Amino acid sequence: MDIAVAGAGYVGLVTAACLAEKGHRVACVDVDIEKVMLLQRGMSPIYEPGLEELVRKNRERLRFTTDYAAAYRRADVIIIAVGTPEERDGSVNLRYVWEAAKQIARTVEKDCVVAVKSTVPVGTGDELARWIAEYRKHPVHIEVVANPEFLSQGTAVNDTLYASRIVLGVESPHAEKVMREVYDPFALPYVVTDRKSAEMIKYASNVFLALKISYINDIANLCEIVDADIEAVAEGMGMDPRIGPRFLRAGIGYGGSCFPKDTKALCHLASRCGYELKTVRAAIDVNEKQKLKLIEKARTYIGDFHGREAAVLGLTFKPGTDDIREAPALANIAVLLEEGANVKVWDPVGMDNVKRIFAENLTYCATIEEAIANADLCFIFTEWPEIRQFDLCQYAALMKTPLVFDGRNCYDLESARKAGILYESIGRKQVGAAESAVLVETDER
Ligand SMILES: NC(=O)C1=CN([C@@H]2O[C@H](COP(=O)(O)OP(=O)(O)OC[C@H]3O[C@@H](n4cnc5c(N)ncnc54)[C@H](O)[C@@H]3O)[C@@H](O)[C@H]2O)C=CC1
Ligand SMILES: O=C(O)[C@H]1O[C@H](OP(=O)(O)OP(=O)(O)OC[C@H]2O[C@@H](n3ccc(=O)[nH]c3=O)[C@H](O)[C@@H]2O)[C@H](O)[C@@H](O)[C@@H]1O
Repeated sequence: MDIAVAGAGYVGLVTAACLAEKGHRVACVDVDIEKVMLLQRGMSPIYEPGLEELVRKNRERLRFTTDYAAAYRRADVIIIAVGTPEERDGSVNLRYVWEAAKQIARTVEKDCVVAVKSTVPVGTGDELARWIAEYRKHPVHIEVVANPEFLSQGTAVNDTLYASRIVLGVESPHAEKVMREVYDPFALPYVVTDRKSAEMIKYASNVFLALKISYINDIANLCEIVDADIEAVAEGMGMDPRIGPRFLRAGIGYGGSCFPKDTKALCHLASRCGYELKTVRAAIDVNEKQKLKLIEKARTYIGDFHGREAAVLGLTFKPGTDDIREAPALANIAVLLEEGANVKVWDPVGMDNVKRIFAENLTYCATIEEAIANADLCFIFTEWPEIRQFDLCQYAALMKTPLVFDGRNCYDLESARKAGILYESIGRKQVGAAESAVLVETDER
């Protein structure tokens, strides 16, 4: 089939490459000329394992362009995968979706299906369908399908090739037939429903995962108070098949481009309809507080951060991606800088993106050792394998005071104890806590 994909971001680019891999001819369109030029040279503008190789491998069936008219004119299916960022009030900014819809309506010259892969509020597909039918330039039949995406960054290629399900929100058997032609080569299970239900499946899934994380973080905080261990608790809970082990990792909260915005968007949608989603509001509140949990812990050890040498390991919102959107590290770094700390950071792929926000206010280090050398304290915000595998004795050897605040529970407590560091993590016992009181008293700034 001839497929056009609007948007060459995390979703659009991965989708385009995977569709080409499965034998379709794909034109991937973006308004960002720099992205398109990089892709035309076989280079990926984002860090996503396996993506660049897949793009190069399929270059005969996969092209990149800014010429949307040429890409859409004769396409069988056009997939919209543009961004849907959040507004200040939590609602969804659909500007890019509407722009893509206008471009489609102006250019399509034969019957086609428009599949909306961007995450959009329930009802958007219906509105788009009405609008495109009214404003299309040529007298062609354009059907709109809701086709939400469930990939995770860092594993996006695999998640797409081996997705748990393909959700199709269709309003006609014809639209379903066309979409099945797109996805049949993937041999994955389908959920076929109406457009609004498909749009709701996306939000309900993301928000459920966010709830699960906030719940385990809430329990982790209680574990600290009652002297229980969240790792054991999560293991014991996860073995119940009704609960499952995934998304029970306690930490400093969820970040990324989707959970924060999608939780707020669903609450906004509900309140517009006069309904309050209390569970989701609570999950958002827990997450907001959780983000700065380590900062609060650190204060109890060292008072304030003025003049302190702080090391920050891990900047991206999760490992396996260079994406720093809503990364908990950013909120923490902002506090440290505001209170006058000198901050040295390390991340294997996220530093260029962080430079665009904090510029010269941070010291960017090539190695973990360089970041922690002579530091008064160290924060861990992303569980990169390099951090997990880092020799714990090095903290004691290189830092001025080996005070480590781990927001991702990277190390086991026994190893931390043996390495002689003061180690605070999430929902677990402190290691070396007794000595810590001394730190504030022997303050030598
Ligand atoms: N990032 C993720 O892991 C997932 C994202 N989603 C949803 O997918 C959508 C896209 O997200 P991302 O790929 O992360 O966004 P992104 O920001 O990485 O990419 C969006 C791309 O669309 C381009 N664009 C904007 N207007 C355009 C137009 N008129 N024509 C062509 N291209 C245009 C932008 O230049 C940008 O390259 C969002 O609705 C998001 O909520 C869904 C599942 C996973
Ligand atoms: O709509 C989206 O954009 C996507 O959002 C998430 O994917 P993603 O944001 O890439 O990453 P996740 O692995 O879900 O992690 C999100 C955040 O939750 C945190 N997390 C995750 C799992 C966990 O147990 N604990 C935890 O704190 C991660 O550190 C990260 O900050 C969903 O997992 C995808 O299914 C969905 O398609």
